[in-house]
Amino acid sequence: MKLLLTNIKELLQIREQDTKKIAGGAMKELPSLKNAWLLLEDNTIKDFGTMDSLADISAEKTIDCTGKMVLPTWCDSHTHIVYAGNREQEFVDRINGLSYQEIAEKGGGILNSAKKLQETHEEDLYKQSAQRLEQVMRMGTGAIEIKSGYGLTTEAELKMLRVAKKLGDNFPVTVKTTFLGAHAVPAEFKGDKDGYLNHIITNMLPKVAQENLADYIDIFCEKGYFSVEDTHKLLQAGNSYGLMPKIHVNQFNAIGGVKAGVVHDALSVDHLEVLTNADISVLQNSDTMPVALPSCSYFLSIPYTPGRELIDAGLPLALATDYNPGSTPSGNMNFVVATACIKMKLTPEEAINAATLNGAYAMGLSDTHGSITKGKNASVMVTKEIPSYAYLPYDFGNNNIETVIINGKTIE
Ligand SMILES: N=CN[C@@H](CCC(=O)O)C(=O)O
Ligand SMILES: [Zn+2]
Repeated sequence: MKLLLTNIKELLQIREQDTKKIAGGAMKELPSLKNAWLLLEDNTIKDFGTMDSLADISAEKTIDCTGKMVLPTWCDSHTHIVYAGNREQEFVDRINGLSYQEIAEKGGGILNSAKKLQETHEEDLYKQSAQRLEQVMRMGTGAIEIKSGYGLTTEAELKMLRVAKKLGDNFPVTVKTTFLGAHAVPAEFKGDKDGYLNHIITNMLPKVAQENLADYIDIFCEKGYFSVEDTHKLLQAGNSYGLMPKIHVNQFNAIGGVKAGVVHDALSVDHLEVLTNADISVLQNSDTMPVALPSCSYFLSIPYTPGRELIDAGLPLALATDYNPGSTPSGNMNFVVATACIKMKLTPEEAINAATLNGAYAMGLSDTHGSITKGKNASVMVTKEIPSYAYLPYDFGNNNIETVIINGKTIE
């Protein structure tokens, strides 16, 4: 099936196939074509050009994009969208003065979600998670990473990963899965973190690998959760199963997680709200993508990742939602892009690069996603009539995405 988009006011993020990520000063550029056309054939970007070069193409469907922009769908490289129930009571507790850490210390937080998830049947978990996936697809997310980490028992971790895989099988969106058994120490192992880590390595990890349920491995490297030493141990074990790391580091404290990730060739290091100069130097000598999660900073009122500093240091940056019930109950990449501009001082070009091609890189998808490139997946979105692409982050909180096409399928 051929789908032709014509009279596109501006076709954004046009890249060559060999551009896998964008760093430093190059992030200020967003290559585009004005007054353009784009041809999608089945689930592939077939061709594009300016309207004066449009030959006679017979397409089954044509969309007139007069006044509208077209860009690749968002690549959300960090989410926890498979979860059960919600945690709005903790939200109220925080308004009333408790901190995120205090809530966790009282057995709330991740353990609260783990209890709910363990008690939820797989089909119900699938249904709750599918609703969230449909919601983010409508807002323009065409590729997404989904973590486990609210199971914390072998059975419940496998259940989460099976649900995440099934979402990828049943929806047009491309899904990558990450095993995050080391998200918190469960109640059954209270006071025995080492015992739990060993349990992850000897019991959970082999099963996750055997059932081929995960693409990546993750750990929450943070004071009160898992140490740098734990991180080395787990990532080494993950490596023996071929699982590349994508890890939670520097959310509240800089304890050396960035270096641990880089040493193990992490694909990405995520959060980075608290960052040292040493962390920046380590990243400068690596292929690891730093990932910022501004909606988490917004929701928890914690510092924003110093994205401006990272880019000015010549580094790449990706943006993701962190969609989860505790720290970020939102999967809206449009809000992420706007918040990165407003609070982290990224330019619209930088934010769009970070939320598309660099996001694709941060989940191993830059060969197929994140840019308008012949041969890549037909995952693009059409905006409403807007004056310029800077209007997208400027008009924050409003939906300017009119049509979303994921893998060649229009999302209703
Ligand atoms: N910080 C660790 N994990 C999640 C939040 C977990 C939760 O509060 O449920 C995050 O990335 O923010
Ligand atoms: Zn997270």
